[in-house]
Amino acid sequence: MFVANPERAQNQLRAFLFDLDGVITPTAEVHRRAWAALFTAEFAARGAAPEYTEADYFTYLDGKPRFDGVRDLLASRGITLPEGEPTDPPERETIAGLGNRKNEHFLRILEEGGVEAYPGSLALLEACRRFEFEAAIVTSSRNGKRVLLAAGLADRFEVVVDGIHASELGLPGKPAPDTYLQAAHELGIPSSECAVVEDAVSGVAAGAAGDFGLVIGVDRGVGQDALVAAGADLVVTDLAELIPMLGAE
Ligand SMILES: O=P(O)(O)OC[C@H]1O[C@@H](O)[C@H](O)[C@@H](O)[C@@H]1O
Repeated sequence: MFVANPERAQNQLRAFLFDLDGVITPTAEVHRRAWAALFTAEFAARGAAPEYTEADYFTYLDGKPRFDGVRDLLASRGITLPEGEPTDPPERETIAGLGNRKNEHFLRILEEGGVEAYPGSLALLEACRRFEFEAAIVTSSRNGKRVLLAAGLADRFEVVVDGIHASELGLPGKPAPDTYLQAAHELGIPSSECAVVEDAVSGVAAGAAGDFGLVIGVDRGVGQDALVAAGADLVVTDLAELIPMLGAE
């Protein structure tokens, strides 16, 4: 564990607000592959330069709501498309159409590979139960409930704020703090007693933008420095490293 902010690491906590993809389940990888399939083909068809690379995922897509990611990455290549409607079919050349095309890739890859939660994340969830910490999911993904179900975790969290719930409430997505604040509100716990747990720069920034008790970065490839620069108070590579913070065994 790397502690960037020792004072804040002492804050009293009552709840953990977990991102899902890349924090509880390894599905950030599924999103990453689906985005690569979409944009490698789309940029080639448009002759857009430079071609799509992994760095684009971490800079423009990781952690953000689906259509925000499409818009931000296209803008980086100077491409502007009409927004379209959220229900646009995948073949339509709109922000929503491209996002929904990516979702077809996502669902196919998810179906092929299935989902198993990270063992260290399951161990932390078990410790949360043992030491009576509340646990919520805060994910930009509209597939959040589907992924939880596939991982056998559908009933494991007191509160789930996913991309569908956020859009029903009209909440801006990460890096805005609103979806995390909503989860604290639904748990009935002051945000200052909640820890945000995130693997994406946009998600850590969302945590740092709210008055949360602690912002925990999970380094699944983004890098410790980038997570600390975005506002992480501490960084782990596996959630089991957090168990000693909850109480004595
Ligand atoms: O397209 P979905 O399932 O609504 O997901 C939105 C985003 O959810 C985030 O959790 C992922 O990090 C992003 O890569 C993804 O694009």
